[in-house]
Amino acid sequence: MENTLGLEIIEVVEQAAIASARWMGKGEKNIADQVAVEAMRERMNKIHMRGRIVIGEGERDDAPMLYIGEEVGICTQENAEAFCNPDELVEIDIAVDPCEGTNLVAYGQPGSMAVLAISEKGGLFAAPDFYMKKLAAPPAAKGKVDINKSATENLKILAECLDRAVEELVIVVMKRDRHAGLIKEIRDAGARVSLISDGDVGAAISCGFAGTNIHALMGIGAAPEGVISAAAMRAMGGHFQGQLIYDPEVVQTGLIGESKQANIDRLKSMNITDPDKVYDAHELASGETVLFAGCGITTGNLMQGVRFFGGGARTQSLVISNQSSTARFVDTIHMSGQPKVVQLH
Ligand SMILES: O=C(COP(=O)(O)O)[C@@H](O)[C@H](O)[C@H](O)[C@H](O)COP(=O)(O)O
Ligand SMILES: [Mn+2]
Ligand SMILES: [Mn+2]
Repeated sequence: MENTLGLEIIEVVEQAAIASARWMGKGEKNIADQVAVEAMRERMNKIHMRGRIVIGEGERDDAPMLYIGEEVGICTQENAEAFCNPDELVEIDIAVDPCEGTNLVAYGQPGSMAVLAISEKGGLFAAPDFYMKKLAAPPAAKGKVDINKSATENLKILAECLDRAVEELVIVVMKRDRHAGLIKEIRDAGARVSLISDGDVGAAISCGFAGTNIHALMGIGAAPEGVISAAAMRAMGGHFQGQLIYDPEVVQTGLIGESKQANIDRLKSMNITDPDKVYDAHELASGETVLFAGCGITTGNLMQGVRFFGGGARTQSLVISNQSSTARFVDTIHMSGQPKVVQLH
């Protein structure tokens, strides 16, 4: 799969990031999102592949593009056998978040990215538009920390795995009222908390790399973003666990249905009979082949954001593949006009 998609998937996230970055700092989160969606979809539809969106733009808001179930790629056309080779005709599932951190883009804040994950058909958990309690940690702590344990216990385990004191750990938590208790517990245990307003995909994946000074992500964010994070962590061997959160009283923000019972019923209708199940990265991204691709919109821990210059733009992307066991950083200069200068660094 990876061989046939190759460079093109990088271009998909690059194009989404470039489009969105033009709206950086303009206070228009919906436009920053919309242009990323359009650019991602346009580039995807030029690829010789047979893709289906399993996580996309809004499960319930009738999104016109990159909606769940949309077929993308040239080989989804009728009589595709005539112009696509057998590899290209293999059905693949795609999870997208063309603008992960729309607020971050709108307000010129760090850490927004265009992201997607790909696997063979059925290889990605089609997460409902719910919330998810998440625990991400470095490869050294994989299978040792556990979302069922308290934050205090996990911090001790993490400190041992990383051969350092609890005080030397930095834990990312989304700044939300629902996390008041969690933040207090982490601080009381001695670790340091880095609060983020948005963008928990970047925070989760940052745990996978030493040198980011982020050692874990804890707390509740969105479930679709959890699957994309899990795909990246699965592909690179980091720790990721997620548990759906369906009780509006726990979440305290956003819209996740009218009541806890209504949400349980909705999950049942989606064949999720155990709403409290804890999923690990291999269950959220269970495919034999799992590929993650992201491109920085604004600069974050992992990648630089889009930098425009007269006649072009420069991007940095990250592609993580379990097939080739690589985390590949790709630095690209895009020449759209006749640039006077194409800078080396
Ligand atoms: O920050 C986020 C927003 O994503 P997007 O809408 O694509 O810009 C995500 O990283 C979070 O995972 C998540 O969407 C968030 O926690 C849910 O929002 P909230 O109800 O404010 O907690
Ligand atoms: Mn998002
Ligand atoms: Mn988004």
